[in-house]
Amino acid sequence: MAILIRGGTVVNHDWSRRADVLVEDGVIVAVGPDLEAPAGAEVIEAGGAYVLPGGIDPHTHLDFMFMGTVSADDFEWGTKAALSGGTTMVVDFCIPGPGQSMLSAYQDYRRKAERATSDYGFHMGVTGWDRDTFNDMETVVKTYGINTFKHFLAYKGALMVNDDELYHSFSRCASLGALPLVHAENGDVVFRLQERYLREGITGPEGHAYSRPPEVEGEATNRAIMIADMAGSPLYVVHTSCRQSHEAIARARAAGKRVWGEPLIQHLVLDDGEYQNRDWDYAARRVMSPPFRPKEHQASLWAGLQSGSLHVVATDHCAFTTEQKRLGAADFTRIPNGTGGLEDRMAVLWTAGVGTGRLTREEFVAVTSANIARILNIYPRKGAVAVGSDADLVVWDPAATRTISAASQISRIDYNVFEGYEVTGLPAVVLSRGKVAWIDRELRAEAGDGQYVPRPAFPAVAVADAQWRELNAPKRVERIDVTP
Ligand SMILES: NC(=O)NCCC(=O)O
Ligand SMILES: [Zn+2]
Repeated sequence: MAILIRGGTVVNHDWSRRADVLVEDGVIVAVGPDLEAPAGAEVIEAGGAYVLPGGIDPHTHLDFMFMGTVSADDFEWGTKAALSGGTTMVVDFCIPGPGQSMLSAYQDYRRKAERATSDYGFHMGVTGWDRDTFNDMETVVKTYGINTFKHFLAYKGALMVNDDELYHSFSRCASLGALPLVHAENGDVVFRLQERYLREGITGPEGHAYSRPPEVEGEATNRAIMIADMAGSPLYVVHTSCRQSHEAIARARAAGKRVWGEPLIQHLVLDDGEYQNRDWDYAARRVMSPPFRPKEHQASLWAGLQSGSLHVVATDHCAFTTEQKRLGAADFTRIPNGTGGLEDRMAVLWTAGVGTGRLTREEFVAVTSANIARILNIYPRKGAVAVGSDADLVVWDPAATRTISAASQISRIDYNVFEGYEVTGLPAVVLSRGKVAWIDRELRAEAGDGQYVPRPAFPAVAVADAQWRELNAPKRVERIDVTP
């Protein structure tokens, strides 16, 4: 089946120009001016709109068992929501349950994802350290095609790992050519602050923000960066939400360390005033970790995206219904952590980024697809409008408008944290591996259309580790013998 997208302006992270795009069998076969439509091809008139690589959201939690419940968007509805907003691939977190091996967790997640409508991949969670974990990591990389491992420095007593476990796992990642990811919040300090605010009678959602100040994130980000450096490993910091964390990343990069930072669309446009809302449900629906920050942190995150010290805009889509949020009605530490954003990420970022002049169109492509495709080692199969790339394409209408509302969303939850936000710039047509998934505000994607995307490892960085050891090797000091 061939599709010709005619009369658009192709925008990649590194170039833009007027060009048609011809797709055959799910792959881009030509990009250029005045392309001929082969016999029988479907022609999509772009009408001067932009033609972008499909978005990649590298941070979702679909069908995730967490804090005593399961996130409401499963792989079918989460990826439908994604496609309707121009995101054609998600990378979800395969988190082993208590006592479960990575290998068994992987099988579970492949089953859960069978009804995905868009392409998908996984990061593997490291929730402890032992010989089996060490061995299984190799299978995860070499057999399952997962080149990223996620570590939580938060969620004490559940997913949290300590520095010893972190160092072991980062070292193992380095030797396997995998990239460690870190959720950087100091879980020990968060736990103590939670106790303190509960003792003081603060039980509502505002206590969530009070107990997770930017300092817990800044400290943990800096610690993870230093441990990664000592283990000879690069590092990707998920949901960088504040100036302290961004500065730690920028400092590390200025010192030559390979560290990447991922702000979320929520942190770029929403602030901690949301937790002061008198309506408990309203505030609880916005409980996520890290929490929304005071407004001044947003300027730092935008500056990071503009200057290149932050690299990817994700959502951490982990959607819980209001009823699920009420599990924490008497105690904010029991409110399931997570919000939605998958279907709105691209439009909100375009509006708040390109629409305000903060980002160029090319930078928009960089932070929504190309950068993460390179970080995850799937570029240019994903993240590019180029011959040979998967035909994950978005015809982006920069003039289309919509007011975001839960009433018209695809996500299964009953609210939207961007409710009332007016966006300018929306996907008119979305192709997922050459199939029309979204057109005329109608979803065509079907359960099972999505494919698993394995990702090859990078060359192992054990050499860098060895160099580090050599540079920092303790030197023996010859001393005069003063023993009597
Ligand atoms: N972010 C969040 O609040 N929930 C999902 C789990 C995580 O990423 O921390
Ligand atoms: Zn997450």
